[in-house]
Amino acid sequence: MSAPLHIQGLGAGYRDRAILQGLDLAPLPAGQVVSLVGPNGAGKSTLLRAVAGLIPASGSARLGDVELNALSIGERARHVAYMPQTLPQDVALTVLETVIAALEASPLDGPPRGAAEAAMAVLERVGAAELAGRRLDRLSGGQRQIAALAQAMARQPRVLLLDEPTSALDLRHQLEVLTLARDYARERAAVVVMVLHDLQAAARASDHVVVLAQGRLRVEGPPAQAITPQVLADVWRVRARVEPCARGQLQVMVDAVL
Ligand SMILES: Nc1ncnc2c1ncn2[C@@H]1O[C@H](COP(=O)(O)OP(=O)(O)OP(=O)(O)O)[C@@H](O)[C@H]1O
Repeated sequence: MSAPLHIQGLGAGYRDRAILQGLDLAPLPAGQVVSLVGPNGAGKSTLLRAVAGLIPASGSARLGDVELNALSIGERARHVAYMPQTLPQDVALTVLETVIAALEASPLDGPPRGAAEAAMAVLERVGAAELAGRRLDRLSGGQRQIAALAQAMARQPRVLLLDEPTSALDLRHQLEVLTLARDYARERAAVVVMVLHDLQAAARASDHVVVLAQGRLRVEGPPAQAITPQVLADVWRVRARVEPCARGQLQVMVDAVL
């Protein structure tokens, strides 16, 4: 079953501090990868946390006909998985155990039979089978990030939210994770939304780009429409060139800070 994610009039923040107010996005279609970009503090993680139900939100986040804001945490977890920017450092479980725990926490059909095999299959999928027996608190930052991705993907959510999933990864692993995100969206007819700072990676990896600044939508659309010299100047305050290169991808070259 594939359904677009609709974000309409979404508000979210912390205590008495509103960060997002009445955010409206174009429907985010199933099977697509959406990159969420913008300066530090723009509200990108806040948006992911609000869609995941980790912080209170007003307005609407709707998956097809299902209003996510009306669901209990458990029901919401059937549909949405969130990979945070950093995993806690003090978890003394093995990577395999944490992925099994993620599978069992997913209330799809209760704890799946053969959870260990299923968890191992996810680790293989993300290219981290060799980490299975390693303790999470003894991994490098990049290995921990891949383990976090495995935990999120294990739940097979229809909405996969990835907060800077490549920030600790080497070049090859960055490309692999971006490809995985795309394959996951296509194969599962899921909506994958990921926060990225690398605009060239965002252009390469996504179907749709959402630019946020100061809690507001600045522009959204296909990469070539959302990532332009004008947007880079207005939102990031840099002078840049954006040129098409091989296979329809964009090259972003920053010449100066404005
Ligand atoms: N737990 C919190 N309590 C209070 N304010 C917060 C909290 N988390 C974030 N904020 C504030 O909310 C605003 C948006 O933060 P958010 O983390 O959503 O930005 P971001 O776009 O993801 O930034 P970055 O690119 O730096 O990760 C910032 O001003 C930040 O200081």
